[in-house]
Amino acid sequence: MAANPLVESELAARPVVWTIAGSDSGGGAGIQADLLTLHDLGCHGCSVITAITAQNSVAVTAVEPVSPAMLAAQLEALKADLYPAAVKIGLIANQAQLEFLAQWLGDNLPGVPVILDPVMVASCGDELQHAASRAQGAATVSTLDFSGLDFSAFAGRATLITPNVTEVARLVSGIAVPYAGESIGEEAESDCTRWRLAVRAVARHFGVSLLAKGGDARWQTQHASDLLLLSDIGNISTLYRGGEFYLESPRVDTANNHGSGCTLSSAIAAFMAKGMVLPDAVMMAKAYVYEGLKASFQPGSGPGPLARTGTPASLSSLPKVRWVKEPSAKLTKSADDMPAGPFPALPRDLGVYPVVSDVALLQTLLEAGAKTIQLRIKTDTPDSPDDAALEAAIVRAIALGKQYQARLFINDHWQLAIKHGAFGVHLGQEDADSAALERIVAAGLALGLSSHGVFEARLALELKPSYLALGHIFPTTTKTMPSPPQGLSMLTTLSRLFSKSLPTVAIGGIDGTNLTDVAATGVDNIAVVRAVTQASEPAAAYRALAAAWEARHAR
Ligand SMILES: Cc1ncc(COP(=O)(O)OP(=O)(O)O)c(N)n1
Ligand SMILES: Cc1nc(C(=O)O)sc1CCOP(=O)(O)O
Ligand SMILES: [Mg+2]
Repeated sequence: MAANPLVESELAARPVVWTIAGSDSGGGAGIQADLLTLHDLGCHGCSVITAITAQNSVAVTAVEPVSPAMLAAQLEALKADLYPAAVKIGLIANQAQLEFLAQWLGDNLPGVPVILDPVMVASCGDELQHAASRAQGAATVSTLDFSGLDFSAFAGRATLITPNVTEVARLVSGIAVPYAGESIGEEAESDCTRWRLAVRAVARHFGVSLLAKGGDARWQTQHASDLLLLSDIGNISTLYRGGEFYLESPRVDTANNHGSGCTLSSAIAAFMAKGMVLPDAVMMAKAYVYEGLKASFQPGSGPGPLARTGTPASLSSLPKVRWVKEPSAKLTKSADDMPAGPFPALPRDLGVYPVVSDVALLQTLLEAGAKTIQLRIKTDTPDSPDDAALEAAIVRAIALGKQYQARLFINDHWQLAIKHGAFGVHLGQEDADSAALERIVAAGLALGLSSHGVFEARLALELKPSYLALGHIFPTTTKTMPSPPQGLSMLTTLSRLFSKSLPTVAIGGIDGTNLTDVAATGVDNIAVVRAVTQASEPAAAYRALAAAWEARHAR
């Protein structure tokens, strides 16, 4: 397929991301790992160095914090010319640096996402602390005490905090968290339940989202399972705000994991700078680390670094998402026991898919040749039909669908769709959460599910739907959306990840002017509302869209 200039220019844009971290002379972690990651993921990385470490792959031999003046000078220089789309914070050398950074970022970069990796223990061991204590007495390192840092100044200021198991234990030490009459503190490292309670306490204390990395946990053997606690963030469905999720990847059996924590947090910052919402950025960053670990290498005699393998494009790299709906400490609800499909499989090519609220228009479009079509009658507006009129419309639409041998999907009203034998049902994730999916499966109806980004798409996949809608691609006036438009570059990423598993349908702002660009992303199908409903001649508009979509592979 010919290169698409619009997609290419979106991909070519390199947002600025700052890494505020320590220098690792061995090149595996810290600033060096961050800059490699940022470049690999299409960002322009800028660095604010907090400390210089002398290290190789087996040991850290010296650590020297930069002066307060030098730290401030780096920040001011960047602010004047290279304002960031996101910031990652790694190693902070002392409490004075920490307080200054929290204040400076709050004052100078309001609204910029800040990913805080509260580095106290490096992923290859606690060499940083050993180096600090070995060097006690030397003026340059005598004040270093990473384990004693109090990160409270970042409460309410960071966007996401990413502690590992040991860091959770240290962060919670200062917060009184009772567990069976004892304080959890360092006990947070002992088992999954204590860890999870500690993670919740830390998230509450900081009042921000938290990704607790479980890869080092002694109770995890088969998987690397992280716990994501989303605070009440905007930009995502209200269904998931304040939610708790396990993100589970297969364990990669390698000792070459030096810098995996740095890589994860800088990748999250990179994906957010590229416009992803927080849970999507976390999913993609975890996939990135998984792929990097699989291709890791060993340039020295100690643990080597991760490879940089670009934006993940394989579904098998994405973590599985388990939504923890049970508020108790025990995980009782998992993706494995969700009532779900498989729902009937559909051909990859569904044709241009009109979504309409009027049965007469539905008939017009069926006559014009639509082979997949949706009746979407909302019942929350002042001009909504009463129950009898709604049911009559659904009955008539189903009869027309059968008459024209089309795949007719009923939006929202799954009970009526079952009652009258529709071909399928289309549900949003909020609807799917409350619908009796097992009844839809038992009735043999197809299911289309909405998604808005990687996180929602991966959750939707667990229900094994017949197709996956990817929305909204461009701004739309048809409905109010909680999340931002995804754009063509994100649609390319989503299509690469999901189109091999089930038919994908792009929706939102699609019409004749952007159809070619949408086709170039590789998505399987398009759904349209206004492009037909607001056309002066809907049948002609449908035929023109269908012809252009048919011709897409010929370009
Ligand atoms: C093909 C297709 N994709 C997405 C939607 C949106 O469905 P939903 O999230 O249930 O929102 P409403 O349409 O009910 O507002 C759709 N209807 N069709
Ligand atoms: C109904 C709907 N669902 C969306 C989603 O993203 O889930 S976007 C959308 C409206 C699409 O309308 P138009 O083609 O007029 O922009
Ligand atoms: Mg709906």
